[in-house]
Amino acid sequence: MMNSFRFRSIFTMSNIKEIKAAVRDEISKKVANLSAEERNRQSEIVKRKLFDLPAFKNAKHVSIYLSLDTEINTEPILRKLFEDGKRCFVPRYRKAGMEMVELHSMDDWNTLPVTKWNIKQPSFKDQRADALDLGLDLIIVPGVAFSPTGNRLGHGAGYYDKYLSKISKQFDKFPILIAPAFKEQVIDNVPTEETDHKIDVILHAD
Ligand SMILES: Nc1nc2c(c(=O)[nH]1)N(C=O)[C@@H](CNc1ccc(C(=O)N[C@@H](CCC(=O)O)C(=O)O)cc1)CN2
Ligand SMILES: Nc1ncnc2c1ncn2[C@@H]1O[C@H](COP(=O)(O)OP(=O)(O)OP(=O)(O)O)[C@@H](O)[C@H]1O
Repeated sequence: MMNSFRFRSIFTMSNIKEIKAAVRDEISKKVANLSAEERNRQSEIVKRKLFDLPAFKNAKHVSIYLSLDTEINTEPILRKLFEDGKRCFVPRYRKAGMEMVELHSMDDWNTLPVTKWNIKQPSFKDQRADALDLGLDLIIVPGVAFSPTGNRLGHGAGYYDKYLSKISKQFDKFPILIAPAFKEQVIDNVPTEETDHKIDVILHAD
């Protein structure tokens, strides 16, 4: 009984990882094939939808990812957060895991170094306020594919899922999770595991 159960769960796990990798590849290719104009068009629409949400308007402490070209452009969102006087936190990752540290202004944003993945992020030498000490109302979450019901597939390192588990252990009030997406990233069946957190709102164009 014990053995067959163990065998089955190992089998299922390797299977889902392969499915996740295949979906990741397929959707990444679709996004890579979008023109810069189309990415800008969709980013503008998503931005406006986000600005209209009460969860966005009311948030005081916001975590936001600093986008790559293959993600909805978050630069104008960051600018708006600063204009509205909110405190902004951005991911800082390394092998050991990810934290969210404070970004102070667009000037600060302009001088950030980039990681091997070409993601802008503050240096680990910088002493910055940690969102886990202050609490977050809203997390704007990146990802590769999303389902309309809020399932999320990321880049496969598990950084966000692990971070969200940490938050849920530390705070009674869980932040609202919003994922901006190109419409090509929204698909009905996103493979998930038990450790995957559900997104509250998937925002996409059209
Ligand atoms: N703009 C943006 N920033 C973000 C994320 C994101 O998705 N978008 N992240 C969202 O999580 C974190 C970075 N995620 C990363 C995920 C994988 C690898 C990476 O090196 N992947 C290797 C394989 C690593 C492995 O197998 O363990 C590779 O593909 O070569 C790097 C960063 C934090 N910052
Ligand atoms: N809370 C957690 N505790 C321990 N392991 C976890 C947790 N969340 C995710 N993992 C593990 O991390 C690995 C990668 O997870 P997954 O494929 O879901 O990443 P992802 O959501 O695509 O990536 P990311 O969150 O970095 O964008 C998996 O093996 C998963 O089991």
